[in-house]
Amino acid sequence: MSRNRILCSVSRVRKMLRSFWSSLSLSLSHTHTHTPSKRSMESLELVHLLLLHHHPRISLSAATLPYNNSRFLRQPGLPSLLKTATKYAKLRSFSGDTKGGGAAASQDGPFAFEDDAPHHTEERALVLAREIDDFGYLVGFRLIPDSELMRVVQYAGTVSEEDSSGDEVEKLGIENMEREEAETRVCYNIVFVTSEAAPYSKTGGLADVCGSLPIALAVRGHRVMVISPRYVHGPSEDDKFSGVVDLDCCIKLCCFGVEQEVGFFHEYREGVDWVFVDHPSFHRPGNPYGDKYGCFGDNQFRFTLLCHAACEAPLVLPFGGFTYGENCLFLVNDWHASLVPVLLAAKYRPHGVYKDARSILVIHNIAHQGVEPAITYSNLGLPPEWRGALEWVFPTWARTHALDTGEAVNFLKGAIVTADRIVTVSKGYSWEITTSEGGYGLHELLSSRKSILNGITNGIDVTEWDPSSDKHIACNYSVDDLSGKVKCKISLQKELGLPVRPDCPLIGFIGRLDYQKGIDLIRMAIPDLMQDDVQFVMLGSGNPIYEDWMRATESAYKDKFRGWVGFNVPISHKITAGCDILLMPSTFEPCGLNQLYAMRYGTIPVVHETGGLRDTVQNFNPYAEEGNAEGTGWTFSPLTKEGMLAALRYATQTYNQYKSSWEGLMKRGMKRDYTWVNAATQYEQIIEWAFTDPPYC
Ligand SMILES: Nc1ncnc2c1ncn2[C@@H]1O[C@H](COP(=O)(O)OP(=O)(O)O[C@H]2O[C@H](CO)[C@@H](O)[C@H](O)[C@H]2O)[C@@H](O)[C@H]1O
Repeated sequence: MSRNRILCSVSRVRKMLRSFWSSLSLSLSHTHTHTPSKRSMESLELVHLLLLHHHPRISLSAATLPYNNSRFLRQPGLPSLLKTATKYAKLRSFSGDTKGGGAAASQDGPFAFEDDAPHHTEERALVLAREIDDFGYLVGFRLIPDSELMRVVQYAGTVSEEDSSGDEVEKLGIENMEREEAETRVCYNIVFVTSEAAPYSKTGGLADVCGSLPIALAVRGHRVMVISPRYVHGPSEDDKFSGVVDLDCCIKLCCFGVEQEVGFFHEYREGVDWVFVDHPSFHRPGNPYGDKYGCFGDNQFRFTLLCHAACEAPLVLPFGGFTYGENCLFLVNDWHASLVPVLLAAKYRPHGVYKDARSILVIHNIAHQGVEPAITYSNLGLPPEWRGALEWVFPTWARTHALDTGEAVNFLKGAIVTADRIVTVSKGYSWEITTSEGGYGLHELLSSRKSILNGITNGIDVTEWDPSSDKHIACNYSVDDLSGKVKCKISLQKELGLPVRPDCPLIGFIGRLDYQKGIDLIRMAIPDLMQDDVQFVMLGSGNPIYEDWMRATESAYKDKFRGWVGFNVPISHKITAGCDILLMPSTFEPCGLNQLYAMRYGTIPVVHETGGLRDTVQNFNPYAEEGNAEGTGWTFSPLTKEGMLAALRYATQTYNQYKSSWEGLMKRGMKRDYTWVNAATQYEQIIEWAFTDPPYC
């Protein structure tokens, strides 16, 4: 089927807008009475185009439009999609406006279009879709900037040309689009709420995901904000926030018995609004959750603040002149952000705010739920009648003394109850958390919400983790030329002070030193493993008992074992590139990122068959059909010392004796697609489903 193609030039838009602008208010009053004229609708279309032009990824909704009180625009069903037309608009962009800028007033209306402004650059944009409300009226466009055009083109399919008039008309290189039907999709205003986001703050995989999934969604045309605390830990850490600016916007939040004042900082980077909540409780040495003395005692307070501030941000922060507005999608990550869906339902919707917003809870790790004594409920700034949503009673065996009633508040439980959809970071884990073994007490509740529970396997940042361009490693290499890998190994052995032995299998481990990561199993297996001709390097920080064990083991096996205690990103890249094998004996693993990084670097994962590890590592089979080996690593189950040692020995034997099989394993892993594109598409589907159902209330 062919598509209409409408080409607009900025001059044409300007001319039309000038002539229509004065009549626009009149036209809008027509829209109040549901009888917009064709002419007024054209005006609206143009205004929308210009809005989109001003901030190419702006997602238009009732709340982002200047006339957002119009009854016309508040009809239920917004945003409703759109059949439609794929259009090309050739517009100018304000390239100097890196922060989204502010709309400058001019006689053209609230937008300035000055041809002679030196910072103007030409930019084409693809209008993907038209948004039509329940009455069939056009209420918006979705537009993808030219920089993303080819990606969209691949996705979208065909556009044919009907209108090729106009001097600014340019043919885009889209010959292969001629035959297929264009696909359209809605773009949303998405607000990520998270306790950490790389590169600003990171203790683990949550930061990796919240540092790259938002960018992947922005690339696909959504307007995306990530909101997290502005941690001030010390001078070197604070460098990470050097690009952010104070928005000079302070708001007051009611929780913990008094009014709390928070500020906001902001950076617009890679198409995403990175927003940081500022409060003195985020300014202290340590990491986001604690310091050398353990977890901070006021974490409930700190993350309650984050959630309250996150709910206000889309309403009060005008990026590019426009707030995200009420009609947005909150993507709340783990317990730290779990109060957001509860606040939407309990605090805002009863007052008519966020009626059309939705929330999705993303569970990265169900072992951490934000549980505090029941008495703290009154601090959370929630109405008393919502206590049940967070109420949690520990089983008898988990109570500390005879008079302990086990009553508590559980943030994660609150989100599981009130979120519109729930996502976990792999399919396998979405099933595991509905079992008594994997649900950490929440399995029954999660089972009851199975119909809104999905698993989406994480992608990785393939720019940061790319062996052909990685700046942290001694020598770059790729699937076509693996020769650099052994140089990385030699360099790592030298740096660690291990005997330089390129032929000796080098096993690595990277991760938080936590029960989850299977450190106990490694501790049990080390005396046996150290009998073999292998070297072993561990990088991690966390439980001081495990840290001390690593130091002691290094002293005991000076020629074979190195334990690097600490959190060090360059070393993690060097280990990923320099090792032959990456060991991940996790007791449970919602997704796991290190095995993905390892495979991309031709380092073979040996993993416990659980959660995301089971989903992402295919067990090696040298005798697969027609003599073609398959698999990308070794998986073992059950989680026993013997099982793990057997898998490691299969791996080292293959490394030593079957070089071509080893190379096959490396290449299969390196060739896999690890980008976020696939996951982002699946998130879009879940978002669409969230908006299809009515919101929780
Ligand atoms: N000492 C150290 N020095 C430098 N870097 C270090 C480090 N220790 C860990 N890292 C880095 O932190 C990240 C850890 O990722 P994981 O997926 O293993 O994490 P985690 O269990 O924290 O995350 C949870 O969330 C993620 C994301 O959804 C899930 O993949 C995972 O299963 C779930 O437990 C990796 O980027 C790793 O390189």
